[in-house]
Amino acid sequence: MVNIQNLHKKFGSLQVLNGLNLETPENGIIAVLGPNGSGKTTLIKSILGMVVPQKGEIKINGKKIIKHWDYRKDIDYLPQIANFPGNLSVTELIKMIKDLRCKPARDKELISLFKLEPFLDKKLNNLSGGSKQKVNLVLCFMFNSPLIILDEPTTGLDPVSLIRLRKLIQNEKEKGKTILITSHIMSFVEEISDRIVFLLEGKIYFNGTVAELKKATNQQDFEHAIANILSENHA
Ligand SMILES: Nc1ncnc2c1ncn2[C@@H]1O[C@H](COP(=O)(O)OP(=O)(O)OP(=O)(O)O)[C@@H](O)[C@H]1O
Repeated sequence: MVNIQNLHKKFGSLQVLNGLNLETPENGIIAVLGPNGSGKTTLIKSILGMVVPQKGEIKINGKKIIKHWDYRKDIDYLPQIANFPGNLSVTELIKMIKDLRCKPARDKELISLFKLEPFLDKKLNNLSGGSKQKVNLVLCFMFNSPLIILDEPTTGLDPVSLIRLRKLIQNEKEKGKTILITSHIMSFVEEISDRIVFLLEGKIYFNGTVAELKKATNQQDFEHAIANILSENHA
């Protein structure tokens, strides 16, 4: 699905991605992990064409993305920080995004899943952080695209909403989709991921299953396996 070769990205003198290679499977949930500032969002934004790398190639379904921006209509994206006009109501925002994308949308089903009905007429400025995140999840999941990219989807969610999100992501996987996800909640990542991709020093340091990661680090639990990579590498 996504094939990345020799990706380099610098911001000024800061080398964030330094010859990164990654190939994702056709179907499944891939967690992109790494310490703060390791380049997870930069990688995601490079796939989306929002960050332009200095070197390297990204292909989606075998096609180079550069200068062929229409590939983006087949990606659903949840940004880490979504900045929508705060004076819009939830209903107005959903309608605006539907008008822009011009695709069939299943907003009602998702509003019901995240129990957002009481908030539909409220302005975004007046919503709690968790409710805003649920609105962002509705916007992201309503278009049924084959590739879903979720940058910190768990932010601000209570435990019940986390369970709903997990089921939603798993249902999308069952439909044959590829889901790339970043999250700092390790229990969530462990439960949901088919593969773990760990970024360190601008490259993929580890790419494998949770079980393989535990074995490679000689740790029985996932959080300790991740901590082991970080302490071994002084990250
Ligand atoms: N537009 C930009 N201009 C300058 N520096 C940037 C820009 N975007 C990101 N960076 C820097 O690149 C590095 C990687 O940032 P990035 O957001 O990709 O990390 P991350 O792994 O997603 O971090 P976190 O876990 O904290 O979300 C950071 O040092 C960040 O400050």
